[in-house]
Amino acid sequence: MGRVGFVPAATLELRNVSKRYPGAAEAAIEDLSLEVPAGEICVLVGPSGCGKTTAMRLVNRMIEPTGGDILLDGRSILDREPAQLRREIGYAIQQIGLFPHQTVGENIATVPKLLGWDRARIAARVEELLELIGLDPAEMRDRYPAQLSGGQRQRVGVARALAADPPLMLMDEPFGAIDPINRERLQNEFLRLQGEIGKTIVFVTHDIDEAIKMGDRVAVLQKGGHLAQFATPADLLMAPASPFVEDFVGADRALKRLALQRVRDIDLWRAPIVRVGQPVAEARALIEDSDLPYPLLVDEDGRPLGWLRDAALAGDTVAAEPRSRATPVLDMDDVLRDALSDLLAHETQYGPVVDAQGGVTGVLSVEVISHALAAGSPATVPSPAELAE
Ligand SMILES: Nc1ncnc2c1ncn2[C@@H]1O[C@H](COP(=O)(O)OP(=O)(O)OP(=O)(O)O)[C@@H](O)[C@H]1O
Repeated sequence: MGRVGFVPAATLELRNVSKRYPGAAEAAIEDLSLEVPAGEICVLVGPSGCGKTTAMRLVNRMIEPTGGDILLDGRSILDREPAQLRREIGYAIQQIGLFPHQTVGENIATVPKLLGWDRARIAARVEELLELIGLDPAEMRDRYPAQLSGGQRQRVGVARALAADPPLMLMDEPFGAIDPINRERLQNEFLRLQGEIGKTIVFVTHDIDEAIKMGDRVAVLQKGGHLAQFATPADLLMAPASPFVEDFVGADRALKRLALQRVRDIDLWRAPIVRVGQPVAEARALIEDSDLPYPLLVDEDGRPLGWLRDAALAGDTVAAEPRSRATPVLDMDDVLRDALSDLLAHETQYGPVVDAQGGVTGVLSVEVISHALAAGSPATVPSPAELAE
């Protein structure tokens, strides 16, 4: 798309990295190795004090490692001039620290200015980024940070980090200070944005749910910066590598996996789909051939009208009544967790699933979901970017 993201994403590799702060009894990071492929989001997650922020600050040389090496696109960052390196690495933090006496536009322009871009190029870039993060440039460009909501400030912080199109982004609890509802919105927006810009991103959080949602891969850190597990969210939930990880991901890890799969990713039941006036013999043959004994009445466009009772099949042709409502109607794009809570809220075992046009494509049942849970392999679990579509 456009000019945004024209700089290719970089690979990042931490090789046996250690950091001991001067005078500290124990290392903050000990022998940490991990590789982040270009264009992926790697989440660092773990309890307070496990070294997440330290690891991140090592990458842009705000602090120096006491051992090991860090490679950006295969090249050691230790050979790089720190100020210049930092201009290639976007950095977004909690309570973003926008400059209060500069406008939104000036804040976003910080790094391009340092890079000596001309005014026209900077202005175009600011406009482009404001649009990208969903803020109206005309309305927002000249406001000051105090005139924005917390969520808007956070978006501007992300835009500032993206301004010079860095091949690597570091994000330290970027949504940490935002209330849960706006946080979820920002997460979804950010995943959509990442679908367009495909940056390599290191994302720090202490929230395992955020890690599972945002990460292509998740590094679970333990005190002292020990890597307890480095895996995809699905692997982490399915096969925690140690009691520490198991405890950290939580006892509800099976349920959490339901947030990683969409209805369209699993095999649905086939329902006997019938229309008014159809010969009953045909309807009965359909019932024989389906996973469910109850005929689902649909309108001429295939939209669900309700489950037919036996008496509706008493004549030669299918009657519209009696029937019960086919609620809830589930969407192919629902994640399984939401679909399950819909079924439970309606006190029913199954519900029709419709596509974007509203036509029935199958039936989702609690049983189908429980099969998906038992069988779900990591290969069938989509990436966060796909989930955000
Ligand atoms: N400047 C410093 N000097 C000395 N020790 C430090 C310094 N910064 C961090 N530490 C120590 O290093 C360890 C790791 O800290 P770090 O901030 O990286 O953890 P974190 O996982 O980001 O924690 P949190 O989730 O609480 O932000 C902690 O024990 C901390 O006390």
